[in-house]
Amino acid sequence: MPLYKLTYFDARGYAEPARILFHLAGVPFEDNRLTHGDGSWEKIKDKTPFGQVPVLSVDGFDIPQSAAIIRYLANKFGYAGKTPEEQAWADAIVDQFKDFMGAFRQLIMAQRSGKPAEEIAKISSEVAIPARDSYFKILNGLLEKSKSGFLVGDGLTFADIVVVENLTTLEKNQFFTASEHPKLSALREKVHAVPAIKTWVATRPDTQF
Ligand SMILES: N[C@@H](CCC(=O)N[C@@H](CS)C(=O)NCC(=O)O)C(=O)O
Repeated sequence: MPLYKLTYFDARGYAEPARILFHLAGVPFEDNRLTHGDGSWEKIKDKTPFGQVPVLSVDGFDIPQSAAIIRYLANKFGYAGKTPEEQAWADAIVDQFKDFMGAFRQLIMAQRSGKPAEEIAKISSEVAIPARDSYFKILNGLLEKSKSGFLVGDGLTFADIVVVENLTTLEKNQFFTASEHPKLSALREKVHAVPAIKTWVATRPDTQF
């Protein structure tokens, strides 16, 4: 079995779906968590392929970009979709998530850079909330049509994992209220009921992001 090392900050963020795929498949990996502000990131940044994390190292071969990492792992472990069409849909949902995060990150960045409260409120109401609402509308539409309760086909794919983990982070930051979104909440319950995921979710570090 290859030696896997996943490097990211001490957060769920862009790395958590990969961690979940490892736990789901029962495949050991090194969960290498960097601490913000202690210089550990600055020391390795220039050695990473694109100057960002997550990076998955497979026997020393580095793979950047979270979507590429999870697609790679999902293909290896059997969670990428059962047909090329299902795989295309799983990719499409992850791409939709990335579009949403592109808009949502404007809010996170405004908060982190200490912008005035009115400016943050404006980005929230004009950018982040509309992006979240149209993203949720798409997800709800897919779940309405789903016979399995999963987003793609009749089984769990990495798209479900990406969506569900992001819900947890949105919830922790007051952007998702489970009782207002029964279909999305049911998806999260379904994914978190998978035994290997349930155990990891119950014991993983409880971070804000
Ligand atoms: N599109 C990238 C985004 C990765 C990203 O934004 N990484 C941030 C942490 S969440 C990072 O490496 N920040 C440190 C830096 O850019 O110096 C992905 O999905 O992997």
